[in-house]
Amino acid sequence: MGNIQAALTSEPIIESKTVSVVSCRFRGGQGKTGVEDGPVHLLEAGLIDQVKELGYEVRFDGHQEFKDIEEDFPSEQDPDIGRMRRPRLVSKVCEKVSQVVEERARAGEIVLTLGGDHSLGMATIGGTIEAHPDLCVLWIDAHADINTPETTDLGWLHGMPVSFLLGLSQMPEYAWTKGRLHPSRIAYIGLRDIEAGEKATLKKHGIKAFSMHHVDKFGITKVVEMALDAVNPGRDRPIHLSFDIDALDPSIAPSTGTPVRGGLTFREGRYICEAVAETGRLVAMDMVEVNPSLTDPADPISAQRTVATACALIRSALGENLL
Ligand SMILES: NC(=[NH2+])NCCC[C@H](N)C(=O)O
Ligand SMILES: [Mn+2]
Ligand SMILES: [Mn+2]
Repeated sequence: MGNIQAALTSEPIIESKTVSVVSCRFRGGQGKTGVEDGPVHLLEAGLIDQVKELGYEVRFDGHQEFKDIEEDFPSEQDPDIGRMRRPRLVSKVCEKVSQVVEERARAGEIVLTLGGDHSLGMATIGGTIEAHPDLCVLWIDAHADINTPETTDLGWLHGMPVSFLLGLSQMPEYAWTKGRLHPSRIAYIGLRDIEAGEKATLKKHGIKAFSMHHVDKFGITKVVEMALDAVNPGRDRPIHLSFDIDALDPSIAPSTGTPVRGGLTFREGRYICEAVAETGRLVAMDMVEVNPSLTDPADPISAQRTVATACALIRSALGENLL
């Protein structure tokens, strides 16, 4: 009965065997250099071969090109709008990325976006939802990234993508954003650094958010189950997994721009990805905020550790070790 109902109510999910890698060497949504090198390090670590080894075809046609946009909007041509920093650059880059992601998702490929900073989330999810209107999102992060231009303190766009996805932030420079994601279709796991304005927004819209407190209280198994029950009760909707590496504890993923102690363990991170793989509904994944240039002085292999962790999470989401 469950299956029949699923077949009747949900669009067919393409059982894709192609992973499309969208590499975004972009750092304009935050203030630190080096995050644009995240994709390069992930690829140098052998990510493509690792994915092929899991039985997928991999499509990768080089890094996305943002040069012309960066030339059109150098900082002098891109003054702050209110508190927002580099607003036009981020908008133009994300608009382009969303078109690429949409096209690949429509082709039935699993879209794997490598960042770059998490402002890209507005592009990736914005693109995926055009191809899969029934989409639900798991946002794995220490931060809620749901600031609006009004609530943001620092003004960086990597703290705001969710507000654009939900249509809470609207402005002429971001007219391309459609605000299609319903608040009931996104759940967070890993939160531990949420601003007051963000907390109010989460409450107001009844968004399911599981903090590290909940992970401690219920365990990761239960938390993932509750998150999926909230956004995907029949396990029949396509899933976009947006993974900010800073969700993990800095001891496992030190090389990131806004680390917050008390994060997910390596196994908890992998468990989330495995549970998504188990549903068979993954249509897109983001791996963002890997910044190999930021190192913990106490950890001589910070960057390698962080990159290896990110690769392991990606492999888990693609089904590694599922029996
Ligand atoms: N994707 C991230 N790492 N975001 C960090 C956001 C930090 C802070 N809440 C802000 O809005 O600026
Ligand atoms: Mn974060
Ligand atoms: Mn984030």
